[in-house]
Amino acid sequence: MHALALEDVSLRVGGVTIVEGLSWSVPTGSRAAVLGPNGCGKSTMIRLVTGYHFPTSGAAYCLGERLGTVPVHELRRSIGLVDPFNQFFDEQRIRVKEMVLTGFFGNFSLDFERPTAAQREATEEALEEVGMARLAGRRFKTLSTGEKRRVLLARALIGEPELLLLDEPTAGLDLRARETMLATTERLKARRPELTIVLVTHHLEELSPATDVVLLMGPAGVIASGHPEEVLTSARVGKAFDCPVEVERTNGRWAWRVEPAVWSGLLGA
Ligand SMILES: Nc1ncnc2c1ncn2[C@@H]1O[C@H](COP(=O)(O)OP(=O)(O)OP(=O)(O)O)[C@@H](O)[C@H]1O
Repeated sequence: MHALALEDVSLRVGGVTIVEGLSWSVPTGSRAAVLGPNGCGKSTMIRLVTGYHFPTSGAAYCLGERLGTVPVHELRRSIGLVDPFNQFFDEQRIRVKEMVLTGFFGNFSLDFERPTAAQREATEEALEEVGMARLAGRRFKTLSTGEKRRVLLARALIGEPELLLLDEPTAGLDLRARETMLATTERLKARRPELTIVLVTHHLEELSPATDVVLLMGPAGVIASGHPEEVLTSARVGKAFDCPVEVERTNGRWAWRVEPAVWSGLLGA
């Protein structure tokens, strides 16, 4: 059983091909990562499996359902999505606890919803879980970037999703805030081993040491997919990012290094 699967998916928008012939699947209960440079189509892939885009050809499956054959808003209740660059969040005047509550409904507002007392209680627990209980009454838009991310993680977790999609959850965070975010995700996975987690990132060092499958994308599409040890070679990662790089692994964590000698080549000198 796969938590998500793409079968030869292509997507064209306004005559432009954004994704071409993409196939990938994530086994249920695994930790997966999508690694690739800016603009390679990572977020588009997330939108394809959450029903915000529909394939021009091929098939996209999420939690065993083929997108396009089931009501997408119902499916989204089983998906926790952390998408910090969704501008809509920052425009909201709502308070932190209300923001988290919207996660029960798979939308961005409570205008048409009637949360139950049990849901409100669960909100407090979710905020506790990510260490944000003290900010429950604050307006969301007044939070720092790191605080916002943890609140968005609480929002994604509130409905006890089967699938957690993290689209660049640590972008713009300092070292401690980033590591706290990664540690929170690890603790969550330890508590709920059945949860499938897909991390989308530009940064190799953010991959969990326990990552089961990785999709490495480059500017022209998929470079490789499979077990991280096989996929994440210096040559392949360098090709994906169009930058010569040394990939290393210590205590399970990945790291990469670019020699200063490479810089002039990047400038086309
Ligand atoms: N609605 C759209 N219309 C036209 N082009 C689009 C649309 N959405 C995305 N694209 C293009 O598709 C490509 C992939 O975009 P996408 O946002 O998926 O990349 P990404 O890998 O998530 O990038 P980043 O890491 O910078 O967020 C980009 O070149 C982008 O300009």
